[in-house]
Amino acid sequence: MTVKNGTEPTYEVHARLSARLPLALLHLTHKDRTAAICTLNALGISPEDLQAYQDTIGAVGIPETSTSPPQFHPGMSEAELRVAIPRYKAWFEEDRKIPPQRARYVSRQTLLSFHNRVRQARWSDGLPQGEVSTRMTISGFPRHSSIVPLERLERICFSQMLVRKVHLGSYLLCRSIAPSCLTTMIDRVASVQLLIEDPEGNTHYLTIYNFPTTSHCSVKYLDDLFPVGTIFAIREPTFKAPTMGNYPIVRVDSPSDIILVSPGHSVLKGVVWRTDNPSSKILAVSTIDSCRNRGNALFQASHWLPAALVYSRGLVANPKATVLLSNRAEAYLRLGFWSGTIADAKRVRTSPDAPEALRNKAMFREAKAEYARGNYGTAEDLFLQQQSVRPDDEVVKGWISRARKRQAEQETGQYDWETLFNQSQSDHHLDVAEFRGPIEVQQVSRRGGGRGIVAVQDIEIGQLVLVAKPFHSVYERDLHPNEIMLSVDLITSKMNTRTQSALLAGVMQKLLGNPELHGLVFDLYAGPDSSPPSSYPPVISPDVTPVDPSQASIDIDVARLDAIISFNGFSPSVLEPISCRSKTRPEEGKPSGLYLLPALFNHACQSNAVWTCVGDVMVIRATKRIILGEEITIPYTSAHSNPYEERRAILRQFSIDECDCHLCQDDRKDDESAHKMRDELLAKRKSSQLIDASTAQLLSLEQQFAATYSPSRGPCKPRLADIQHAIAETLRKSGSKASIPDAIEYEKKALQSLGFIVLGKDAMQQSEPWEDTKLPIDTAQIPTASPFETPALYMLRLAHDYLRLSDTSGAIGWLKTAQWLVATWVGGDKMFFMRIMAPVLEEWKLKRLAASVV
Ligand SMILES: C[S@@+](CC[C@H](N)C(=O)[O-])C[C@H]1O[C@@H](n2cnc3c(N)ncnc32)[C@H](O)[C@@H]1O
Repeated sequence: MTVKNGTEPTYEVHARLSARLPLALLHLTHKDRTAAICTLNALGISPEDLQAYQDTIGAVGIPETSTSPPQFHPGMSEAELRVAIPRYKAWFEEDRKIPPQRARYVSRQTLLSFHNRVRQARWSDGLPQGEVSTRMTISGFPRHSSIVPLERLERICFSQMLVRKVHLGSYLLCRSIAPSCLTTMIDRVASVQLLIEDPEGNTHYLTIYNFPTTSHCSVKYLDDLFPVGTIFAIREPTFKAPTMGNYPIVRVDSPSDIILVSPGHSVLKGVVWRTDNPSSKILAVSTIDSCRNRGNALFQASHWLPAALVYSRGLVANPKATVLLSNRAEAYLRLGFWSGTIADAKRVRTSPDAPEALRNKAMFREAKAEYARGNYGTAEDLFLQQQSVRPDDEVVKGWISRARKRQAEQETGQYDWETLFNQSQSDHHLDVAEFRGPIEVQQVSRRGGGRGIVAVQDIEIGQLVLVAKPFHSVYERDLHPNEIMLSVDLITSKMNTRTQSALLAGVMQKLLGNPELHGLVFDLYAGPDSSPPSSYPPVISPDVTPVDPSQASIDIDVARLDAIISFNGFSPSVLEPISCRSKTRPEEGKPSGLYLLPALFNHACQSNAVWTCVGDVMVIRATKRIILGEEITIPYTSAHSNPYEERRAILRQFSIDECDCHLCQDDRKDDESAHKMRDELLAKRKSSQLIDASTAQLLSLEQQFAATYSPSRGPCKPRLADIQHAIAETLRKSGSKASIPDAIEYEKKALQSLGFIVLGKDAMQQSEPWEDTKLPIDTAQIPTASPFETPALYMLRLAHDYLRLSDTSGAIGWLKTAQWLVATWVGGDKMFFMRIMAPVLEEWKLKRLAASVV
């Protein structure tokens, strides 16, 4: 056997050779050339033959990457990341310059045995006990997602494909030949790994990212989702060089690029598969009974998407099978595919052929999906129709009552914050309606994206501007405890938390099941490199779109969605009972969420509105009187915890070059050396450790610190507040009553440094006995340099001081001020205040007084 130099090898040749060379190639894969040659000799193939073969195919043994990319690992410091990310970007750019080339040839048997070894050794029963899995992704780099319908693409086979190429205008028809893996040792990625063959019998890896329901799923689940023999059509496939390990992969980033092909699909017309794959034949069975039984078994195992796929397969063959439609509606309900549920359930409910019981079942499913979509009126009507059939059913009554409560919330903006807060402590995902105050999205100048939120009526301080639920949110407790997910975001140059990494896939899943919402997400700002649409929200059709789980009805541009999440994502830290010692939450444990309308608010450090999250519900309130036509802003970051330069760096990640709020204008009055000096003064002590210093040390620090501020700036100096609060605390520690007045003075100074206007003695005396309208601070505006927890603590500390001096009216005044602050910033009544401040009120013995007066 000789393959002549210079002849263009075809995959046919590879296939023929591969039948005789598996062992040799296996040795080669393991870099054991001697063993390979021995095997070849035994087959009568000379080393020269092999060399000629290698030369002509131009791939075996030639590395497909320039160099390995820089690696990232958990717990990398900011400094390490600052070095590694530009290196990765440089590697990425270099790697992109390497021209496309023919794929390294690896035989089917080699790949199969490798794949099976990996799967069996580590993944057959999920993660071994006690083992932590590390998954790694890079986000924020250009990735192709197809927008061309399958019918307009030409079929392509591996023999025509090149590594490092996006095959525009083509689709790859392939089928799986082995059970799948979630991750493999060769490429530690957050993806599904499948071995696939094309009709010519050539085999490669397929790696699927972001496929709905696969994030954190078990391998057993994958077996049900992608059973061996599953046929895929992959639109405009990207064939990628391996960045780790040996084998090139077909990489799919967007789930809308994958079509799961049912028997009878037009793409299978005239296709002859070279190999026999008995599993495909089993999957081709699609009678109503077989699909119902199989689907129900999967449903029982909570494998809802696999169940929906099986019901769908039955529906392709039997489009009028209402039992399959009804069951699929329930599977969709569990998946959060509300549009899919409504479309299917409606068809059953209006089908004259369906038995009455089935029609009623479907109507109940439809009602629940309408409720989940926030259409509470429609849901109530449907629940009422259910009630006419089942008048004594308590479950139906419960749903009617919930639908009515939601409508009341939607219309009035009245919520039971205390109950919601209590519920949120055990489950972040709350059942409430959204509320929209007098606001509108309008064009605003000098803002990236060009849009912002504007008041369409005067809004009073503390007035509710918006109550919004997340489009999707992820909390630590939603994720697998033994999984570390690393995601390096090349847009923000930051390591994303694992909740941020999971958010992208979650948003995609919701879009796939609710396709008509596509514009609401994709019309959000996607950064300076993409042009935004002029208005928001886009007009959304009130009609739902039927959902086919095997083929998305929308195109999901992953790179754009990545950018949208980077520029619009929130970390909706959940409100918890506040304790005396403030805790700083580590980045890693923070939740992540995409909120639609809240994403249209622009930033100001000193803003006229603020946001808080009760559970996953975002509440936005005015912090001053906002007049009609005024833009409403919220802080993206805290000025108290982030000094000017750090704030600038954070804002630059949102491509905000310079914030034009009063606080930033003031900060710009201090020259760079002043900012540096403050950093140096605080370098030795973190804010939380200030309390350990002596009063004398702190007084000297305060003096030096105060001297760094320009005399022309306003009184708001957030970093000074910590020092002044610490002085007050050391004075209190002396235990002597005589030092309390000084402690009070410093605590008030701390409040002033946060931007509050503390009224002078005269005003305070005048206002006795304390009335709501006469609080010891100016209530025209709440400074937003720090979250409300810090000033609320300072205020209650003052109440405690006054109590120690037996000045009850002073104590009541500051108690009421703290309550006013909480009610204005977050909302809620006295009971809500007592609940979230309970640990502080308890420790500082203010509970009884608070109960009697606030
Ligand atoms: C969450 S979006 C806000 C809505 C956005 N303006 C739009 O048109 O969709 C965040 C982006 O708005 C822009 N932005 C927000 N606050 C800004 C500010 N104070 N100055 C300039 N641009 C701002 C930045 O481009 C930022 O990346």
